[in-house]
Amino acid sequence: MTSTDLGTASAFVPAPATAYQGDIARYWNNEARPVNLRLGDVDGLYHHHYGIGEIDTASLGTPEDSEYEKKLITELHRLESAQAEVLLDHLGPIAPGDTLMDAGCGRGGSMVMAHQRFGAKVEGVTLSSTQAEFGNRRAQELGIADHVRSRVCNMLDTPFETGRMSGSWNNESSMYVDLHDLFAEHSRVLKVGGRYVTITGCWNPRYGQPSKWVSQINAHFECNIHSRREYLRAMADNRLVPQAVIDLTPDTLPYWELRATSSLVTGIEEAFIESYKDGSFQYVLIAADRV
Ligand SMILES: C[S@@+](CC[C@H](N)C(=O)[O-])C[C@H]1O[C@@H](n2cnc3c(N)ncnc32)[C@H](O)[C@@H]1O
Ligand SMILES: CC(C)=CCC/C(C)=C/COP(=O)(O)OP(=O)(O)O
Ligand SMILES: [Mg+2]
Repeated sequence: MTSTDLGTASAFVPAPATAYQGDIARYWNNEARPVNLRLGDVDGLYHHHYGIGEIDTASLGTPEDSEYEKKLITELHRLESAQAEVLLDHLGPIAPGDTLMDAGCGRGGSMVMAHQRFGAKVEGVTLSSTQAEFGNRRAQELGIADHVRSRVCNMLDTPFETGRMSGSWNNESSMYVDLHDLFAEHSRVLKVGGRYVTITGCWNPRYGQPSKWVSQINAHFECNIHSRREYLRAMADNRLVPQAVIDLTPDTLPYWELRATSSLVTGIEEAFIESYKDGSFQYVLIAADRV
């Protein structure tokens, strides 16, 4: 056993499959941005994705209000949870006896929501041991650890039995992997008739090539954003047939414009706003049937 195999007291941590995955594991092990932790503290659902929906201006009040910043954080968090609800809406009917897979599960917010909605078992994989421990601790605190489990694992090579999953998803985690490899693995673990859903940012083939804003987002997160065309092609090659393709770009802009006014800005807001506005980048949901 090498030192990288030792992991933590609670879980075996496999060595990263590639040097890139090692970098991504380190990135998320070290991540502790207030924009994520303070939003998660609102109700204990910790997300690493963005928000959708109209701003509830009545609940925000005015910037002069001493409670305004707290209300703004609550509102941004509400929009991020609304995003996860829309993803779960597209999984179709899921029964309590079913199992779901969250590929790139982060701190586990979407997994908790999925279990609370369907009663199903949810298996999450992340490259980060810090995130997996965080997600498992939250599941323990909520008394749902028998149904919601995170593990350190490469989403391209999971330990789950072929055909076990009734549904699976990537919530803003597919820009870290090759899409053909990713959809081959979803296709393997999903049962025939199961549903796959992704919400992702993708570059728009109508624009031509990735814009400078898209390149800036890639550099900021050390990721590799794919085009909308690549998603559809890789799904078609892996027995995943789109059932819905929804452009969420107009629905996510209010979140970004509100976030840009908050004290929790990270510096990436301009790139998202400008690329959504110039049409070079899109926020999309794709739901697909495993056939
Ligand atoms: C932006 S976060 C999204 C987290 C979560 N889906 C959410 O909505 O809160 C990206 C996640 O993808 C995970 N990830 C990236 N590449 C991965 C891989 N090859 N295998 C497993 N997880 C991966 C990271 O560890 C991180 O948890
Ligand atoms: C839509 C795209 C291209 C997403 C890239 C993946 C990513 C880092 C998502 C948000 O994570 P986060 O919640 O940790 O980011 P932030 O700190 O900016 O809120
Ligand atoms: Mg965030």
